[in-house]
Amino acid sequence: MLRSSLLTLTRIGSNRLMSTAAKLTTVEVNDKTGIATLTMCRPPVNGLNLELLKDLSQSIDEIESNKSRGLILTSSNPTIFSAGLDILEMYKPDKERIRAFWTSLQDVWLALYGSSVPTAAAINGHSPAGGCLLATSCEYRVMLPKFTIGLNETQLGIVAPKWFMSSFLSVLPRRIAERALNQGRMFTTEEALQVGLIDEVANTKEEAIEKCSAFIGSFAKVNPLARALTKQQFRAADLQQLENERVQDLEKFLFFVNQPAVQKGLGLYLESLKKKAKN
Ligand SMILES: CCCC/C=C\CC(=O)SCCNC(=O)CCNC(=O)[C@H](O)C(C)(C)COP(=O)(O)OP(=O)(O)OC[C@H]1O[C@@H](n2cnc3c(N)ncnc32)[C@H](O)[C@@H]1OP(=O)(O)O
Repeated sequence: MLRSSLLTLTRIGSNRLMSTAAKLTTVEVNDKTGIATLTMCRPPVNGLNLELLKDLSQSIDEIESNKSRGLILTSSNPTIFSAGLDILEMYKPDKERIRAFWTSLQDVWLALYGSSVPTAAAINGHSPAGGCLLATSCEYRVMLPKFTIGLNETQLGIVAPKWFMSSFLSVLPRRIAERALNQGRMFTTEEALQVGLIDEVANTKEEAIEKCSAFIGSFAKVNPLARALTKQQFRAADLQQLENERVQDLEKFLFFVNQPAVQKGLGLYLESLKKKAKN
């Protein structure tokens, strides 16, 4: 079953065709395994903007309520899993939109990290910052060779919030997580495997999805309710912390991102990305 509408064309009146809001995610459920593959498809780099975050939230809710056996998160881009938060949402932001943007990011994290179904990420491309947040919110990660993953926030002059750290810490030993975050370190696939940031390497996206399916399949004989409650107990403190501090977290983000020095840094970073893209 494929629920996808990258571009829906609607006929209005007799002959006028208009494109309606495009969906930036697809959900495909494998009829044999019952596992849902959630694919991010926002060109050029799956930058997490408000619309992609809303679609991700909706898709995760859909997968939860359709009683899928598991969720595999991946990307339609052959070289980028997600470039992280869309910096354009944070640079010279619109007052109302940036609130909705950060609130949606919180929603996605709470839904994915707290999901009752088994989750895995097929990381078929680069996965910096917010991309790494999504991947580390899942229970298992399979990555393709020659890409990079990590929380590089300090390299941009910004600070990853506590809940980004919770996801990272649920995967990495504290000492490695702390050093990597302070350095804003991006790990190659091989390095990520060595420190345990990813669980396996696959040579193709198909193979990555198969490995993710095998991980999810490993719970076939485990009572699903017992499994879900056990996972949620492990993650409850992290989830509750953000639930309790959602408003303060939003205000802190807004205060920080609006600092002139942070705006200047984001502007310079965007410029450097654009320069690199031209060369
Ligand atoms: C208090 C705040 C807490 C915030 C917490 C989290 C922060 C984040 O998630 S910030 C985002 C951090 N992300 C990055 O640092 C990644 C930046 N991008 C890259 O390194 C590369 O683009 C990437 C390796 C992902 C892909 O490389 P290429 O395939 O070579 O693509 P290009 O670099 O040519 O990029 C194409 C196009 O996309 C624009 N771009 C890339 N990343 C972003 C982004 N995160 N936000 C907005 N726009 C992005 C890039 O500028 C190019 O644009 P054009 O020049 O207009 O084509």
